[in-house]
Amino acid sequence: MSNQTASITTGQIGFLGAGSIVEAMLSGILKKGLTAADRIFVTNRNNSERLEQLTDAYGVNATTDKLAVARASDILILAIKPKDAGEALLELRGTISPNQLIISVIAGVPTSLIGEWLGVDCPIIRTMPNTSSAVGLSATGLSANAFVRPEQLALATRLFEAIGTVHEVAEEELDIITGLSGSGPAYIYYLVEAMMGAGATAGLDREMARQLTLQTVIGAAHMLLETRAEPALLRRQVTSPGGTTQAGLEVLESYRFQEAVTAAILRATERAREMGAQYR
Ligand SMILES: NC(=O)C1=CN([C@@H]2O[C@H](COP(=O)(O)OP(=O)(O)OC[C@H]3O[C@@H](n4cnc5c(N)ncnc54)[C@H](OP(=O)(O)O)[C@@H]3O)[C@@H](O)[C@H]2O)C=CC1
Ligand SMILES: O=C(O)[C@@H]1CCC=N1
Repeated sequence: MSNQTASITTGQIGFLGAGSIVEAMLSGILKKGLTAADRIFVTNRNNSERLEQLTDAYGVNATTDKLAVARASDILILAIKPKDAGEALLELRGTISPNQLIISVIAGVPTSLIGEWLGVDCPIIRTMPNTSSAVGLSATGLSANAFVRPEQLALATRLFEAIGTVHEVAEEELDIITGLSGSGPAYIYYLVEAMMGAGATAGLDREMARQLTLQTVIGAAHMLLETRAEPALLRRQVTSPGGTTQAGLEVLESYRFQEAVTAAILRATERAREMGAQYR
């Protein structure tokens, strides 16, 4: 079966910012054939080496002329850090027209503030994907402002559906999604680091510990998806009374594992809200 999706636009897609999330999105978008590489323009603050690297790897166009990219893009994807957003978007003031679609992946920053900085009432879709976009497995939340037309929302939804799943939500919920699934891959990687390390410490070959850990994570994710069973039930099915799993889980409980994960996600959510307020 082909992995390719029909092209979603004949227009130009511009990326303001050329960091980790842009590379993950580029990789996913091009693998799925959502548009041709020569219709994509990438720009950043001043790191021309990085632009060259993206041009070489993906065949996209790259330039440090941000205003030219902003002006010419039918869809402009904002992918700069929240702390840089005010300065960067004020620079674009006067270049954006209401016919362009702005898609933001910036954590915490509300669409109202983006519109204020750009100085125009234009369609803005705020989103929160994650870096698994690179392999077509992002979990993306998105929310549209009042100027977004249904066909623009449909286009953005198709774009993110091609690189994962999409949930349309109320804008306030995007901060929670940022703490949960935007940051989420890092929590899983952290767990994987610990599991691999433990396997190796206990005496396994490191590469084998890696393979066993990854297959365990993939298997558990598929079990959750395919059986649709509650995670607590699946956990109980692994846990023989008085056995190894119970012994392991008791240690996790003594370190308040679930409390730690809950506190991490709530703190990340709070941080998204703080960033929206801090950088205005
Ligand atoms: N990484 C992730 O997992 C995710 C990130 N996000 C969001 O995406 C955004 C980018 O994150 P990430 O890719 O990790 O960040 P990076 O630090 O990797 O990249 C930031 C990019 O922004 C560019 N930049 C900074 N200032 C300007 C400016 N004034 N004009 C143009 N470009 C500028 C930088 O250019 P230069 O190198 O030249 O300074 C760099 O290319 C953030 O808002 C983050 O919240 C959302 C979902 C997931
Ligand atoms: O760490 C961050 O702020 C960004 C937002 C979600 C993932 N990375």
